[in-house]
Amino acid sequence: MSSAAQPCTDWPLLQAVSSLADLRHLPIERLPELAAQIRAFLVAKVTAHGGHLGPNLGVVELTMAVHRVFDRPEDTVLFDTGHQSYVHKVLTGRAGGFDRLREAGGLSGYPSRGESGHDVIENSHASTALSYADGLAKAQRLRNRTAGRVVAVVGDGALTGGLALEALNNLGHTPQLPVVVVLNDNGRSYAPTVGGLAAHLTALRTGRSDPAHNVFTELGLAYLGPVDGHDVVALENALRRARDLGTAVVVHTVTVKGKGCEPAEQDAADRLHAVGIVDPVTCRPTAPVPRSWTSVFSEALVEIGRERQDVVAVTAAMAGPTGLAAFAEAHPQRMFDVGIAEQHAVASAAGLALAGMHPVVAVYATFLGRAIDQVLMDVALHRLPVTFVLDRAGVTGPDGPSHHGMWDASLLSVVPGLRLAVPRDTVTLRSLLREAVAWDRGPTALRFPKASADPPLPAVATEDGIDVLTSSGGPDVLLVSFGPLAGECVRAAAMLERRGVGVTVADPRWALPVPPALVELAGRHQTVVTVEDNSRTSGLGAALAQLCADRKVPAAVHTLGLPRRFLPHGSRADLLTWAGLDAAGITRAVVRARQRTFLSLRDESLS
Ligand SMILES: Cc1ncc(C[n+]2csc(CCOP(=O)(O)OP(=O)(O)O)c2C)c(N)n1
Ligand SMILES: CC(=O)[C@@H](O)[C@H](O)COP(=O)(O)O
Ligand SMILES: [Mg+2]
Repeated sequence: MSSAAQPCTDWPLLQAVSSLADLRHLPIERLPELAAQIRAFLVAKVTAHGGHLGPNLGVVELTMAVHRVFDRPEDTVLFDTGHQSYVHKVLTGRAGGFDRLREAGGLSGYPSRGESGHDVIENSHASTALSYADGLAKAQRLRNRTAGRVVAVVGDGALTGGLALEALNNLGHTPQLPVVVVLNDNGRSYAPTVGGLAAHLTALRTGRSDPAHNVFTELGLAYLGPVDGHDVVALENALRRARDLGTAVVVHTVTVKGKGCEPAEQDAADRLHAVGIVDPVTCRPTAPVPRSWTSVFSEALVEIGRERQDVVAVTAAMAGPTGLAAFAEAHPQRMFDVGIAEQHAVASAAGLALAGMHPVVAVYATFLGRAIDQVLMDVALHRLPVTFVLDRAGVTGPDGPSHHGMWDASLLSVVPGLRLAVPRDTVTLRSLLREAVAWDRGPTALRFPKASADPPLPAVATEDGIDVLTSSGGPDVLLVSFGPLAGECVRAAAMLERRGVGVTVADPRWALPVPPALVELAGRHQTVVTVEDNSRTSGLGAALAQLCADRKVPAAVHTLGLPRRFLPHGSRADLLTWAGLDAAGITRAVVRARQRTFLSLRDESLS
């Protein structure tokens, strides 16, 4: 599709193919026509709703071929990460759902078991599919279902994750395990994939290396390829051969990320990996993009890097999305991209810190979960000065359950010696980042959301490091805000003031471990309500309540936060409202909490 062309809104063949049976009955000569219509459809829908564009445009032929050669229920098809499963959704009868792609109650942007029996796994953290495939194939054998094949579609980026390498090591070692690894090699994660394995794939792809002897064959798997991943005939032939082998085999396919959409193919940064709502022809945003927290962090770290030669940055293949690309540009020697390898990123940061550097590891909050053992044992146990910057913390929105960053504070709350900062706005983000990299007695973490940067919220006073954002001066209600929910807390305080309820809003800035001054402040109020976009039962509120109980501080602490369950996709604002974390919800919670405080005080006085 040329950038000058009008977007195509007509896809008759795609509409005629509404099931995998239809796809299989289609003569192979018609597949290029279907592929073109699927691409036009994807461009129209993804640009209108936001989502993963480049990855899906690259796997159109590959997904058609996989579904023509392998058949459910006998065979099982898995998509690693799952961000490239849109074509699979179209071909399994879900094209109609794309009008509500990633909207609350609409089609998920990832495989979803609730949506279709054709979606077997829905974990969109990368590098897991080969392990699932290994287990599924072993179980099939134990149940004497020997005819079925397990097919795992995995990207070259996902293959850099340790988990994928552990699985390959195991797959190659298990005789006659019918697992077909379809390696979708487009040479990129977001940016070009880094590392020795990526270089090896390039050598195989370009014929610089002998395909008969490669890392996969050395590990004991069979290898077919490289195959042009846009040639349906070649693909189907290779997949049939792989199917008939009946052993673990890698089919190395070579694809173009963003294929068929010029702005995506030309996009140097990430081939339009994921877009918001953009123009369907130019793929440029249709409205001004508000300033993000990420961009403020990005600028602040470049400045710090100028002042401090010991500050280094580490990314797990996400320099662009985490804002580290600017640091890489300004201080290339001090920037390390380790691939999609969060565990290695954290342990490598520990090594950097042991040798006198101050590493800043920038990851999405949800992906830090991968490396909690390294945070605990390699960083915290050694009291190493590493700063973790957790982007996309709290409710992320349309990416859904796997991407909400709602456990980071809970997980980090158990790490001895780790301090967690929760900036409420971008001014405090800058100052807390400086404090974090100045701290040399152990690890620090800083979390912020995927959201636009709201205007700064100045403190009216600061008491022992706690910022007071508004205060009635009375002992009635203390609202403890956590990061960017401070604005909603201040609005709730204003609503409550109008009802005659006196409220103080306190922002601890460094939320965990709970500062003693916050416990002391809580003790001066009858009702304390904590407000956090982290799991309600195990974050700041739970820790404060526990401390108050331990120290016999007579405050009644009520915790408001996200329920301990997997939250669906939807807009961040709607999900926060649903969870009662907007001003109206906080106001209601305070009213209820005061009633409970009143009743318990009355019961105490009667007993
Ligand atoms: C554990 C983990 N870390 C980071 C990510 C973010 N992420 C999503 S897709 C992607 C790149 C994937 O590259 P590849 O597997 O080659 O797929 P492609 O997009 O090129 O098709 C990354 C880093 C993730 N999903 N999971
Ligand atoms: C699949 C994945 O993990 C990422 O591509 C993620 O979906 C991107 O999210 P953002 O759009 O918030 O960067
Ligand atoms: Mg790739």
